[in-house]
Amino acid sequence: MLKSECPVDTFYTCSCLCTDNIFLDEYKLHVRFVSEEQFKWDYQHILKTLGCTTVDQFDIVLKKIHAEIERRKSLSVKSAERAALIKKHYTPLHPHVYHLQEAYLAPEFIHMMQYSLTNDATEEGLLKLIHSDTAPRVYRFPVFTKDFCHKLIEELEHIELSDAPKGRPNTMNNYGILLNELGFDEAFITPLRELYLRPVSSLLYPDCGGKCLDSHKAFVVKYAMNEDLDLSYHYDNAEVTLNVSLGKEFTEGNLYFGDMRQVPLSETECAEVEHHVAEGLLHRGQQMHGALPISSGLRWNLIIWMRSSQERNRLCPMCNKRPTLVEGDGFADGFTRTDVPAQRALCVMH
Ligand SMILES: O=C(O)CCC(=O)C(=O)O
Ligand SMILES: [Fe+2]
Repeated sequence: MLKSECPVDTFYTCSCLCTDNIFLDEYKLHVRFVSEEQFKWDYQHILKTLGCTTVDQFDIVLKKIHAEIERRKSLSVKSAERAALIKKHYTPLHPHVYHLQEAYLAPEFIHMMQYSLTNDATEEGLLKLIHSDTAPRVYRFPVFTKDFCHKLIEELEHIELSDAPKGRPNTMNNYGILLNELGFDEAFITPLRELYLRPVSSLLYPDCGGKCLDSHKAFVVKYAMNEDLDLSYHYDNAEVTLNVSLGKEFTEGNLYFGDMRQVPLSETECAEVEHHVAEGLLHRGQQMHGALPISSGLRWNLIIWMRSSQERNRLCPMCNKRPTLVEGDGFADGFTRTDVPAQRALCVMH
């Protein structure tokens, strides 16, 4: 039996959720919207250079932004409604995939975790167990067994075909599904983060909150020929991200990584990184990255955005300011109040 301490804090979002990082898909541009006046001043010119040249096109952009802001304002209410409907009406195909067991994990990954928990563990020692010939500080290693990935995809396809409502993870991805609403958090993602990913991240990313990853947002993304093919260049609302390729069969669709978000694009060199089924790529959330288009098949990935409240309470990565806290549900966006001490509870895995 494995045990670990997990805080049972109340988590918050930052008020910038309703103003910042609004993605305009047609122009592949993230924008900030406070008022129409500010928006015109800040973006009219750049939008023109990207092909938004007529008044009608600009009005369409404004309508989309208003719709996105409304969607964000109602996120937590809608999410709770979906979770309640799923609980009531959805019957899982493989109920066991909702409960993490060590048998689902690749032996190499278990070994990495065990090593990381030893008293004399070092980053160099851990790196001997990992592929690091990828991009700077991007690490690749087996996470699950192939059999588990297969079962998880069967479950995801069963969900897709069912009339269960599906919460989409973000505006960049039209076919992803939020996993907390499906009931994956408590017995799967939280113990995976607490018991396996945190010890490893502590050694690899102590400078980016890796030692105190206390919440997450987990979802799956899906790419298919007549659906989303790729994912634009972006950074995650996370300190450390795990991205596991679940399958099925696909060609191309590699990831590419640039520099940290603060480095200008003109000074960035991107590196393409291969991704194999059942393997994970672990990276700093704020290292810029994207996914190249698949050229055939179907690609499902599990994405875990891990957050460190200690880190983000100082600076919200989405607006680059000290966060203004707004109440949210569950892990919200991983911010906590710094004026109240964290509660601690015991996470147990059998
Ligand atoms: O499709 C992928 O593998 C990348 C997904 C990703 O970067 C994200 O959802 O944040
Ligand atoms: Fe990402």
